[in-house]
Amino acid sequence: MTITAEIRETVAGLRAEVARLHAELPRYGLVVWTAGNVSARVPGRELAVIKPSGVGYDELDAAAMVVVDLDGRLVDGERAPSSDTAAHVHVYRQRPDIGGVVHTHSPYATAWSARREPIPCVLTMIADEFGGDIPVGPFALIGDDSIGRGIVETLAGSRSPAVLMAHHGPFTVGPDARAAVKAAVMLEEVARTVHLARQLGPVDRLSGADVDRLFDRYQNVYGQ
Ligand SMILES: O=C(CO)[C@@H](O)[C@@H](O)COP(=O)(O)O
Repeated sequence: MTITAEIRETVAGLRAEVARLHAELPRYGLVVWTAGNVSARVPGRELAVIKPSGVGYDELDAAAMVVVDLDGRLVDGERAPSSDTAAHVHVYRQRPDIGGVVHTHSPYATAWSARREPIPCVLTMIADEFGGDIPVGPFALIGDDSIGRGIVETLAGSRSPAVLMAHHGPFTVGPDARAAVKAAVMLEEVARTVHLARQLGPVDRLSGADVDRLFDRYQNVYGQ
């Protein structure tokens, strides 16, 4: 598969958007060094735009982004794609509704991942963005689609756009890459706040009915 003239403009726009979104990860303290990655599905195509592996964030401009097919093969670009490409493209193959995937090692969410404990839905912000507890996915080694399978299987039973992959860190998804980055930012915020709350004492979950009402409002009414 190649980048035809018909989609070259679309791909160029996604390269710029994915590059811009990568800058949000260090800006919000979600990654250090070269950790983390963002990808975007190319709408209507079996393609995705993702960061090159192991490249510093100060080098991640639009031209640095690479294009892969949904088997993870490099289609366009100069460097090897992210080492998490297999996970990203597995999600895209299995979930046509998902247009963006993000992986970070944000400290508080990753600490919950190390403990293999779901983040309980004890805050309205968790109900708003995640629709309930933020789930934990299985431990899976990088290198094949096992991380991707863990993400898809764990999210199948949840409204959450985030999954805490055990002993690894968070992956977030969304209808586009910007939504997935937002989920990663909100995840780290609530992971930290619930950790702080638990230092003060026990925390109680919101009722299911309240979570449903909050989630519906935020997803369908909030904002412009
Ligand atoms: O967590 C992992 C692999 O799962 C890190 O290596 C990852 O955050 C960054 O890898 P890439 O630079 O995207 O290849």
